Amino acid sequence: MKRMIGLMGNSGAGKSTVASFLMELGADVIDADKISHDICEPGNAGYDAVRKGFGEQFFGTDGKLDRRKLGAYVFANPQELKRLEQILHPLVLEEMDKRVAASASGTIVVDCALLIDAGLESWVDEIWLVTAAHENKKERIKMRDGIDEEHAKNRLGSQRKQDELLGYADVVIHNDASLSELKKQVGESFYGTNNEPQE
Ligand SMILES: CC(C)(COP(=O)(O)OP(=O)(O)OC[C@H]1O[C@@H](n2cnc3c(N)ncnc32)[C@H](O)[C@@H]1O)[C@@H](O)C(=O)NCCC(=O)NCCS
Ligand SMILES: Nc1ncnc2c1ncn2[C@@H]1O[C@H](COP(=O)(O)OP(=O)(O)OP(=O)(O)O)[C@@H](O)[C@H]1O
Repeated sequence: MKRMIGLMGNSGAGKSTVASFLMELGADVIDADKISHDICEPGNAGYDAVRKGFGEQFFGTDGKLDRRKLGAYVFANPQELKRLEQILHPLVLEEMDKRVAASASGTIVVDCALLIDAGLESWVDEIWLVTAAHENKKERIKMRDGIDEEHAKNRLGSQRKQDELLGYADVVIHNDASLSELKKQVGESFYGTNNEPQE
């Protein structure tokens, strides 16, 4: 039987970093962001749908989707974010389904900030929440993605609050310290010596 772990948490909390540690422990990782990026590459279904739905102004001279520009726009406009999600989520979920079916690994990790909103709760056996202080999340995504303060705040503001996510979590990973501390927690949770349901 496969072990399905859903990784959730706000942007910048450290999900992908946790996923990379789980990969070292033998898990297969399905990254919702990566899938969403792939389906928006020219020639793929998301690309055409986003171009039609949002227009030329979000595409560069190279023909590619300018994700940073679209992100700044939709995270500042909740109705537009909903409209983008309605276009992309069904395509992302379809691709995730295929990847789960194709995986030969005993452990599959689904890395998805919007695990609850996307209805993936019932897909997974365990929900792991990665938490961090708001300021750390904000500074990490500004640095990683080259976005400004407003974009980072709007992105975080469009997600469910960490406190609310705690109510769904089977395992909580705290990520306000070093990467080696994070790795230690991941190993403990993976091998079942640190299952901590609530903060
Ligand atoms: C808005 C877009 C164009 C911004 O692209 P960009 O490359 O700047 O960011 P990236 O895709 O790497 O996402 C970074 C982080 O933003 C957050 N985020 C992404 N989409 C959403 C969303 N719909 N709601 C809230 N937060 C989101 C997540 O924490 C994600 O890890 C892109 O995120 C997108 O197309 N989002 C809609 C699809 C979606 O919901 N993807 C999330 C996984 S299903
Ligand atoms: N404990 C830590 N110390 C220093 N840097 C960290 C730590 N944890 C994560 N980071 C860095 O912070 C950034 C965000 O981490 P990561 O990409 O894992 O977050 P995420 O939860 O997957 O975010 P998103 O939902 O936006 O994709 C990355 O550049 C990562 O290397």
